Amino acid sequence: MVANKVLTLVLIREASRVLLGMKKRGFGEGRWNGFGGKVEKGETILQGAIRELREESGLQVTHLDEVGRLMFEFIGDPQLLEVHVFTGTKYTGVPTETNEMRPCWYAVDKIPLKEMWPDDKYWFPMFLKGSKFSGYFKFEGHNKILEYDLKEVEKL
Ligand SMILES: CNc1cc(N2CCOCC2)nc(N)n1
Repeated sequence: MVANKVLTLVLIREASRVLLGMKKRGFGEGRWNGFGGKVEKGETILQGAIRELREESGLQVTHLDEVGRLMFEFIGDPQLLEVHVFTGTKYTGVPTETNEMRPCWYAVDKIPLKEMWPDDKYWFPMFLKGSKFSGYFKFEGHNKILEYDLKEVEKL
């Protein structure tokens, strides 16, 4: 039995725009996404989220709210991804390109869903509404969703 791989995803939001980053290499390369990645030994998931945001965007936050939990299965890979989605509105610093990510603000009505992971088009509207959500997506490769379930929840 392979343990889940715990990952974070941070979406910084201002009134009518969301900060996304173009992933320049590695998993999800060529897609816009929030900032995040692995949780290291000895840090909480929240601490990992804050760290990855700083490393990948240059932004510092003191507080994030967990708004979603997404599980991903990839056919042929026994390791499930367990992604904890966070949002924050108060930050310091200026979005800065790093070797991982090229940041860009997107108006909430112009989110580049076609250039994002295919699951985003299902849960991003829930995120924008301020709902909490919990979902499971079964992928074949990185582009095809074989099945999914997704629901808004009162509590994560
Ligand atoms: C498989 N679909 C995914 C995966 C994902 N991430 C996995 C790597 O860590 C950051 C978040 N993020 C989104 N929007 N969709």
